[in-house]
Amino acid sequence: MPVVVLIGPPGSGKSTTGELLAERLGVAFRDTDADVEQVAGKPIGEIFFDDGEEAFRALEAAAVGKALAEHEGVLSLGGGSILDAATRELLAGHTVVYLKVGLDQAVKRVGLASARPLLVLNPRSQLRKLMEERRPLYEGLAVLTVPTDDLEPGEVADQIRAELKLESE
Ligand SMILES: Nc1ncnc2c1ncn2[C@@H]1O[C@H](COP(=O)(O)OP(=O)(O)O)[C@@H](O)[C@H]1O
Ligand SMILES: O=C(O)C1=C[C@@H](OP(=O)(O)O)[C@@H](O)[C@H](O)C1
Ligand SMILES: [Mg+2]
Repeated sequence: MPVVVLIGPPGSGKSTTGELLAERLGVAFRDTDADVEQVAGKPIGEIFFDDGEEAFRALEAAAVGKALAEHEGVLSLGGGSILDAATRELLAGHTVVYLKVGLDQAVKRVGLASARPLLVLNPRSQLRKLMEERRPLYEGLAVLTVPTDDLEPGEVADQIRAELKLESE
């Protein structure tokens, strides 16, 4: 079972913070977006473009199920993976940490990162909509919520370690 599972909207820092946290804990890091890309043999942008969002979500649900079953380190999910009801059920009993981010910060951060197909057009209004829709789901799943707006990724990782009393391996 993963030590920690990170959830939250795009730009909350799941991938960046997750990798740092894993490094500090001395455990492996895994990101379900990377797993999906590996299974599909192409980047997420191409999966959305060629096959559509529904196909991406099916690959994502399978990747999350597999990673929850076999990964022992830090696991970062794609921001939309919690839209799937079966995935939410699987997450019960896991140490789920919600990285919270405000709209302004999220817009800034995704603007710096590589393209996310859902946010190519009007990133601000897309992000606002998906954050509003998903907030109750993120909140309902989390055993710990970390507001990240005023923290560097390393500080977020340290806060998770401290709050969950995680020891390095
Ligand atoms: N706490 C933070 N403070 C500032 N920038 C951050 C923070 N967390 C992540 N970032 C930056 O925001 C962008 C998106 O981060 P990423 O880890 O890919 O988020 P997610 O996986 O949640 O979508 C990256 O450029 C990353 O360096
Ligand atoms: O929120 C979403 O629906 C998505 C978030 C992305 O991952 P990040 O949350 O790591 O950006 C990626 O899975 C895909 O572009 C869809
Ligand atoms: Mg990510």
